[in-house]
Amino acid sequence: MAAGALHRSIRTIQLHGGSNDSASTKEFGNSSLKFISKGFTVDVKFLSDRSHSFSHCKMHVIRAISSHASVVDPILSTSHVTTNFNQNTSIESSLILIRHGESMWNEKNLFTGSVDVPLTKRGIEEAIEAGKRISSIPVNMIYTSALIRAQMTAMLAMTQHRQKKIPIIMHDESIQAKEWSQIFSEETIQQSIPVITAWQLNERMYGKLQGLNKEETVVKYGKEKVHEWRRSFDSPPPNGESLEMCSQRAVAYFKENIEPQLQNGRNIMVAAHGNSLRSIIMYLEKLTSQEVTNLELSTGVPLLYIYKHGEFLKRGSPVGPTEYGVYAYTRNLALYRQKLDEMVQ
Ligand SMILES: O=C(O)[C@@H](CO)OP(=O)(O)O
Repeated sequence: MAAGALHRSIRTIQLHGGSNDSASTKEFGNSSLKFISKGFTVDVKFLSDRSHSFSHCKMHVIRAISSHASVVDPILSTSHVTTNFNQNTSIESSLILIRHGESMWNEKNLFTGSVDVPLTKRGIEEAIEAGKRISSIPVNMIYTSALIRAQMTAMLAMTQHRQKKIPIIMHDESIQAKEWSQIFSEETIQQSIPVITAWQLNERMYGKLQGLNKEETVVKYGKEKVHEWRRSFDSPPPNGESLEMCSQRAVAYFKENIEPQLQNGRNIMVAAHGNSLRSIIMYLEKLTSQEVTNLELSTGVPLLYIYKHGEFLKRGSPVGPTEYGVYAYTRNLALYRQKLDEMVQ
């Protein structure tokens, strides 16, 4: 569609922030579209005029913004696109937490911690089942730990998602890695979901217990001592991390990197580990150090929270027999699922 036609079908665009700090407004429509990337926050409003497809408008606006913004990370800039169909001014975002599926050392009942082991066949099946449970919940960005069992779980789960978007691990370990992994098609970018890997989300480091059999460790040190190492908040295993030490990196990372995305309306999935997620859930649900001792997470079972007005609301039990029974859908989530249903028809 010609750019001129685009302008007729869109009412307002606010470009502010970013390196140039320039603000420019053009005539745009009234369905809302929000871009945030590299310091640019762009509020784009489209006419309800359906003669121009929404995605075409979006693509032209992305191109217009990309040319305007000196450095725009293509996937992140589009993954920030949140369409607020129902014009609801209060932002509501969904947060999915999922512990990795069964790993090969879970199967052998070995302490794993920071050792990087893959999923078992059963763990793969768990990840796929988890994907079915969350298949109608929006995901704009994915965060995983740096360990393969969490990354496999996220990727396998997303094979079941009805968005049909493709998760792509963002490589920024060097300038070359970032340059060599660039994508040069707007359409392909639109069909991608950025996956950010962070060591801060890794499982707690289990020190001298890593590789030991859990039952043998109980025989050697006693049931009480091992339970204290495994589930207490402030007792570290020998040369390892306590849950408190783990939370100092995992929760800090969550607050600094993930919560701002939720505040901007982006829907997030976090695939991580039993203890790194226990520390994050302790923060989300304001658990005491006593309460978190009783918190256990099953492998490969997704949890759903809704982020709204700065609060995290737990939505339903993940052990429900069906997808509908698993999560108490909010109005926005039900609308989102309805749009997916309509797209299929
Ligand atoms: O061994 C580990 O890394 C963890 C999670 O599998 O074990 P635990 O559940 O005992 O904390």
